[in-house]
Amino acid sequence: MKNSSSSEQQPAIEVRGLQRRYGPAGPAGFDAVRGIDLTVRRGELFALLGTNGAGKTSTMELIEGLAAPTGGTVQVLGHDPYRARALVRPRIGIMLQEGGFPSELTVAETGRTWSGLTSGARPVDEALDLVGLLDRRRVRVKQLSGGERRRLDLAMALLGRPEVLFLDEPSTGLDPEARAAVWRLVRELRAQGTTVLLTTHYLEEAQELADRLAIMHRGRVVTGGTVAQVIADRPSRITFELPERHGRHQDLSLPPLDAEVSAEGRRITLRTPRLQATLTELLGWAAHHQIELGGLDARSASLEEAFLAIAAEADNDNDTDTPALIGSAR
Ligand SMILES: Nc1ncnc2c1ncn2[C@@H]1O[C@H](COP(=O)(O)OP(=O)(O)OP(=O)(O)O)[C@@H](O)[C@H]1O
Repeated sequence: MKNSSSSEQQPAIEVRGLQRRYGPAGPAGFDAVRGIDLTVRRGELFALLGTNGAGKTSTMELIEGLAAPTGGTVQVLGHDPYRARALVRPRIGIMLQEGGFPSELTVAETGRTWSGLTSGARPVDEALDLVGLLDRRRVRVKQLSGGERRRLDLAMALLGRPEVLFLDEPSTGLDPEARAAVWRLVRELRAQGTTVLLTTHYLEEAQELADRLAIMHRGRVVTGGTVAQVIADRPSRITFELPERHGRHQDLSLPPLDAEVSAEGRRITLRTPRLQATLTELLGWAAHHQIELGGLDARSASLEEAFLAIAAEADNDNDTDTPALIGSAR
């Protein structure tokens, strides 16, 4: 009898001490991935984020089995994706950043060609329908818009009904409507049990979709966890503009607030761990002095703010060689 429980408990992706070096040893080479650990559970949507050149694509390629690591190990569905490619490849789907399909082929011909290279478990028309390209099946690839090509890349990654789907910046070049459609589809696939590893530059995309995420910077994972965990210790932000100092607004010093206050001209920014309490005090003060706070905006920390702060902190720590500067994605 097949022991399904042990394979279900096994993570979909397990990465330990992963390293990737381009070029020779020594100063002429470059360490793009510097010993990272990641665990992606079955059925989870995991987002790999990072600053430009952080090493996301280099990491994805190692996990996809497209290259051999310089050091460390990768397991996908319990196998080494590079050495045991024949076992792993039929069970995964890869949406590359540039699919590079022949431009003279039609959409349907591309699907048929690609289908022959995968397990072909999903009919071509079904895959095209999932990404909204069915009515473009007779159009040549070269005539597709950039966004339609991206969706074709995604359709091709879905042909084998993959257990693990790799999406490298899936919504780059898509208009907001197409992006929303891709998000819906990714959520549906996840709901059906597909494990998804996603890289993206859109932090909103990660915030919308990811169960967990890791942020990479200069070849290392600098923090990770659920979106809530990553933004947990980040302050909320209140911004507003004070009125000109004249008439009854002569004395405009703010009351003592549990916040870090910064001012740029009349524009004030408060960073506070207690959004509601600080906002209440601020509004009470404004009402008491009959002050109109221009362009008032109050918001909880977002992934974007956390990301920017984490990248800046990691840069400040640049000279040290600590493998995990803030936390771990495990
Ligand atoms: N073939 C290569 N030879 C040498 N260096 C490379 C090679 N490919 C990538 N790099 C370098 O490795 C680093 C990581 O690149 P990678 O493409 O993995 O980062 P990324 O996080 O995907 O970046 P981006 O978000 O900008 O696409 C970069 O500094 C890049 O210049």
